[in-house]
Amino acid sequence: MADKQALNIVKMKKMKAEGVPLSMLTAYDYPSAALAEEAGVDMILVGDSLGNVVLGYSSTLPVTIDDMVYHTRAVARGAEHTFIVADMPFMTYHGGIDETLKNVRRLMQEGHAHAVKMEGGLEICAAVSSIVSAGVPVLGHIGLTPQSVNTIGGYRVQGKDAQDAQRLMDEAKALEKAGAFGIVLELVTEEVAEAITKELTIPTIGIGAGRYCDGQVLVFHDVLRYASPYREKRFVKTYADVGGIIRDALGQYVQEVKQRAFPEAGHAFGADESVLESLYGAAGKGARS
Ligand SMILES: Nc1nc(=O)c2c([nH]1)NC[C@@H]1CN(c3ccc(C(=O)N[C@@H](CCC(=O)O)C(=O)O)cc3)CN21
Ligand SMILES: CC(C)C(=O)C(=O)O
Ligand SMILES: [Mg+2]
Repeated sequence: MADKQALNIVKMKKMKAEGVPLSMLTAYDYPSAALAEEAGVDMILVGDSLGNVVLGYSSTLPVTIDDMVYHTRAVARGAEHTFIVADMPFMTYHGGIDETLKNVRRLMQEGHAHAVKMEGGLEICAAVSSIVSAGVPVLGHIGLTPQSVNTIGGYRVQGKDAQDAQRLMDEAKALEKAGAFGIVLELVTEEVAEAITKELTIPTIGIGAGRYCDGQVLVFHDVLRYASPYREKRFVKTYADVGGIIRDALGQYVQEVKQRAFPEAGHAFGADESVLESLYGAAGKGARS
């Protein structure tokens, strides 16, 4: 429900103007969303990074619109009071506008997202305008755009030379003009991210883009060191070793079952003596030994 949300896109722009940072975290299911909301994040991103951290793919390319709808719906059930952005997955916004809008409609109506995110620059601006015109807030995403890994040639820092930095600036301005409510800057040099942040009136949300963006986003599993292959990347900060805690706990469980240390008497439910008499005859429980 829009009126129950702590945040909306009008307030976000005001927060940028006032210098209040925006915190964003990914979530992919009911428990991760509930924990993110309890922690007080401003926005949840249902990222197509779920392909990597939840589904076990080696890139985000295999993620489908059905995957995104399914996970977004679960997140919405877990975080009823948080602004939820859903990633448009690979190749779901590059065909005709009808197909693009159909996919946006599914994320909003079936997934219960409040906004969508799309990777790209000038080439997606027409689609951004159409989606915004339909009443759906759009978050842009430039710099390292993982859905284009095969044309970029790897997961590399962007904006390293003057021409590339100018391209990013032009893309950011074009997305603002097309109606985006904010822009994710991924793996962009700190100074270029700072320059873009100063130039725009809409907030920038950085990931591996340094200290001067208006907000920050990280992947849930990276923050928690939860079975994440990205935990040691330079742009990530790990706040707890949840993966280690889970591994130790599960290992103890396995050992205790093997050693018959679990379950103990206190975990079990006892039967009445009369039941035992009927099972074993008049001798009752004593007949068992
Ligand atoms: N778990 C997870 N976390 C993410 O942040 C994430 C995903 N998955 N999947 C989708 C994209 C892919 N992302 C990536 C992938 C690789 C690098 C990487 O290798 N970065 C190098 C920098 C390379 C350079 O210097 O140009 C690094 O060392 O951080 C960064 C972001 C970020 N996204
Ligand atoms: C890394 C963030 C920005 C993202 O797009 C994702 O989680 O899919
Ligand atoms: Mg993504």
